[in-house]
Amino acid sequence: MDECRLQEPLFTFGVIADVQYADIDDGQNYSRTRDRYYRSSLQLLSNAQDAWREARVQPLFVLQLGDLIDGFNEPRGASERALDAALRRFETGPAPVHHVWGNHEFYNFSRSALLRSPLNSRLHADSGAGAAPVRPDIYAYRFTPVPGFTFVVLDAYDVSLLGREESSEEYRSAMELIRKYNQNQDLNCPPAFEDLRQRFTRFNGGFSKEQLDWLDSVLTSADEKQERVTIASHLPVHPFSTDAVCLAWNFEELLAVIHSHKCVVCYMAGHAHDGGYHHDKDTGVHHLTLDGVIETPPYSDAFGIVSVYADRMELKGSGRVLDRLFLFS
Ligand SMILES: Nc1ncnc2c1ncn2[C@@H]1O[C@H](COP(=O)(O)OP(=O)(O)O)[C@@H](O)[C@H]1O
Repeated sequence: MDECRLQEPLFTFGVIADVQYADIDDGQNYSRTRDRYYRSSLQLLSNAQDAWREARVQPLFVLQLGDLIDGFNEPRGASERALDAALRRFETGPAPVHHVWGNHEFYNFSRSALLRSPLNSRLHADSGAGAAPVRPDIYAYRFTPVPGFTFVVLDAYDVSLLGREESSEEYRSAMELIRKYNQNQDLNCPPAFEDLRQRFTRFNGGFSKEQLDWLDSVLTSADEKQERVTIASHLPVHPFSTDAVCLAWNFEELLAVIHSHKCVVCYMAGHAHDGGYHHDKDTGVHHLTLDGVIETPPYSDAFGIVSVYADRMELKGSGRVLDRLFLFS
């Protein structure tokens, strides 16, 4: 009996990435190596909701790791309709959703529209003392669902050509950065390097100094309180957890901030639809890249439920998502 009680998680949460819903026929990725199931992705989102609702310990919240609807909606004038359809599926679920923004959010909506939309889940952010927000146009916030456990949503397109006005200083400096590495006329086409510089494409982005400084202060406070921190963003930041072409532009700077603190236990991302995982032995941080729903056939699934304990988190995956154990060091 006591043993059973010991095994009870403190809480659980749901995870899902890259639903990329569009009411269009199936297609393929750019390089035609993977099928994409635009319509049935909505059914897979419903499958996740059903599983979370029926879970023995229902999730306290869901992390939606970005690219909820596909960029193909925009030229069809279907962005709002597709977003409504996807968000309706979340309404049937058991828990509030923390939405991360990916490149496909910016193909459909401007940054200011996103800030006004239901995809802005900052209403679930911590407030009050010690919860100073970052600059209002940067979509980053922290929340503490259970004392001792903090979650941070980061904006991986804060420095980007996506979602920034062409006349803005942010756009100019993002262009200057990408142009140092990518001379292609089509900036979605990665540079010809065979190394990590392949990440300098238009569909990626990075974290501004202001956001990194804010993260540093959040992690300093979490260190002081001996909290466990999980970071969620769209772009992976560890080269061993993804393809080079999917990495955040300034992943090294984000890693340096993480490495200068003790509190981070896990970094979760989407974007690379084949998923990935790396346990950074130097810092103890588990880097998870979640498999994408959009490239998951209708007979399978791609979501998970994470059970949090005092000394670990356990990911129970469904379909393509593997079970994983994230021990805290
Ligand atoms: N190698 C490439 N060359 C040129 N354009 C590309 C290349 N890879 C992707 N793209 C374009 O970049 C955009 C984002 O790519 P996509 O594969 O849809 O991203 P995601 O993996 O986030 O769905 C699309 O418009 C796609 O056509």
